[in-house]
Amino acid sequence: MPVTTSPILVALDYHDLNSALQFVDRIDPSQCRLKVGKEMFTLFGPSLVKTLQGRGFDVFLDLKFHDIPNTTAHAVAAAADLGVWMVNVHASGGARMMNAAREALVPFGNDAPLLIAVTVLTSMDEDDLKGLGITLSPAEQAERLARLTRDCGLHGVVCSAQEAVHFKQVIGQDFALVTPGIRPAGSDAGDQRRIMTPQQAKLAGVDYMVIGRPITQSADPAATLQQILQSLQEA
Ligand SMILES: O=C(O)c1cc(=O)[nH]c(=O)n1[C@@H]1O[C@H](COP(=O)(O)O)[C@@H](O)[C@H]1O
Repeated sequence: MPVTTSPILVALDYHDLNSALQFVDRIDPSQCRLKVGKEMFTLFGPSLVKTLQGRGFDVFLDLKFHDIPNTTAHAVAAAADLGVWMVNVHASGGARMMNAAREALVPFGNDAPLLIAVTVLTSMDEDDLKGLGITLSPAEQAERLARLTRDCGLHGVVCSAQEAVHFKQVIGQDFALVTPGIRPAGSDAGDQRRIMTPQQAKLAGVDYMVIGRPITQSADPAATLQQILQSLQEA
């Protein structure tokens, strides 16, 4: 059973284990879940996930699998064996890959993680897509991939918060939207381009907000989390 209903997923982007764990010790599993990505998983592996789970946190294993269907299915099953709460693949791996990933989770029943797909990375623009031979705009390509993801029976997608209102309308209210690029009012945008506040994201229909540096680099992460949760109550 999930330990929290908080919509906040804190991106645990550290290259140093002690710094990561010092941060984790300052926040509460009732306030957020933790996203472990490629850097930390490559450095510290499944034992990091187990450590975080041992401290009471739900973990989103953000490894964005993209491979042939058989390999992707086995990787997703391995994530489920680890007991993670959410795992993801790249929607551009195609329908057969996503169907294989979904089927790999069937044996886990109610203990299976949520399975979501990445559409178009928020770092990609029209020129990047053109370089791949894709003439659609990033928003059009993201919608195409989100529809494909829904048709494959996955739980939702990672997308830009700017796409949330439209996706909820055309793809379905129950289709989960996970969005990075969230910045509490007054915090530094850093390298994120198209940002939204947590309140705006909630009103747009976002289900899970990925927030990294505004929380991990806060002088008082628990207070920052509390302020964000409070702002969501008021939205
Ligand atoms: O999949 C992601 O998590 C992701 C996808 C995307 O399109 N854009 C994006 O910023 N992210 C991640 O979201 C997190 C955002 O962190 P902050 O910019 O520090 O809030 C980082 O871990 C990014 O790698």
